[in-house]
Amino acid sequence: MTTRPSTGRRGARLPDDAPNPTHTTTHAPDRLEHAMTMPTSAPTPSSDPAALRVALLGAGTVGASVARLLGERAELLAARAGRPLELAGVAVRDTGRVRDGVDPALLTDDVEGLVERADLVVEVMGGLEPARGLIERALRRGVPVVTANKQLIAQQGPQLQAVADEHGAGLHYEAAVMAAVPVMAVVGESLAGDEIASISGIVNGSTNYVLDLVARKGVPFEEAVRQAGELGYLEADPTEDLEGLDAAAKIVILARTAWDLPVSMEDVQRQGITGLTDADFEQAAAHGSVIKLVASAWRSAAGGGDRVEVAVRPVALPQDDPLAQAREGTNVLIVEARSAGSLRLQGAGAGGDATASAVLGDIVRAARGR
Ligand SMILES: NC(=O)C1=CN([C@@H]2O[C@H](COP(=O)(O)OP(=O)(O)OC[C@H]3O[C@@H](n4cnc5c(N)ncnc54)[C@H](O)[C@@H]3O)[C@@H](O)[C@H]2O)C=CC1
Ligand SMILES: N[C@@H](CC=O)C(=O)O
Repeated sequence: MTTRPSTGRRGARLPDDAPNPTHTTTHAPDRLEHAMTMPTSAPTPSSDPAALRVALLGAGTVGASVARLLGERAELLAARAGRPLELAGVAVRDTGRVRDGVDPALLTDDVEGLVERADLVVEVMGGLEPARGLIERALRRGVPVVTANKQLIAQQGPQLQAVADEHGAGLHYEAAVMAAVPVMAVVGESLAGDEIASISGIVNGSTNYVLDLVARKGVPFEEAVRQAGELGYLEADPTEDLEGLDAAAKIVILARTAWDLPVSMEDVQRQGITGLTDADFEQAAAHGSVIKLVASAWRSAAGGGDRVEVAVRPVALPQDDPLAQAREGTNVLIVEARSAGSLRLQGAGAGGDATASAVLGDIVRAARGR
């Protein structure tokens, strides 16, 4: 049986800052270089004094959707937030590129200056730095932050939360876990009075897309990865998806929220999908099973202590399992709680507009809290 090619052959293992051909195909408008010279620092637009000035850090798959929807839904958002929301600026690396739905006059590469003049910061640039430093800077000013950055929250969330608490600023990250599916609100707020026993599910859209297309349509693995990139599902570094690091970050955040116990990325027993072979897919099909990348967290008294076990691994599931039926970029989470019983949350786990939905919800939540 053929072993799947290494991650490198898929072009998936890239250094942090390397341009990623798979990923960049998601941003066709980004690639339209314009001859005109853009200002490197955007002028402050004429301001409604009552408006909440929103700084948007990043205008990629998620940022471009957020910018567009902030404009399209301005009236609705103002009514729900209690005051108008004004996009004060959009920080990007290259101000000379035009992005669909983003007013070019708002583009700036002076990201620190933008954070300084904002009433609310939305971080959708990804990566650990400078995102962490910028978020901390805003929080220290008492400015609320909305972020979709699951790696940052998984690795630095408790430290950032401490800064947020110290300065009375909200730190919101519903979009970081399962995009449009409001799992953080359910686990952190709606089930706050219950005892959660376990959490498990499909929390990564791109790997589910790949596994689904390979199994159900016979699409070659590499081609399915390429398509996931085109749909805006992949991280800037796709190894985060394919090696299970993205799912690991999400299950760490969920576990911490559910049990308020220290859980870190190092605690995750992790296996991605790059080691799967054609034989694995054939064998699963022969047994009427479907391979899914499953993330799980459960409370354990092993060793006499009270701890949380976390794992991400490919699992062959029977066809009628609720997780086995998740198609394409769909995510599914099953939460078992003592009084609530078994809850199933399902929906779009990746993509620009789906993630922007959660970001906008957090913006309204943050604005109401100001
Ligand atoms: N794409 C998706 O479906 C989802 C993404 N997320 C998260 O949202 C964040 C953004 O993801 P995407 O929009 O897909 O990424 P992307 O790579 O498409 O966009 C990133 C944007 O940030 C800008 N940027 C990056 N570093 C910068 C810097 N140092 N200074 C100024 N601008 C900078 C880039 O120019 C680009 O506009 C990531 O943390 C990702 O994990 C969360 C849920 C779903
Ligand atoms: N790369 C992520 C995007 C959303 O979090 C995924 O595939 O789920």
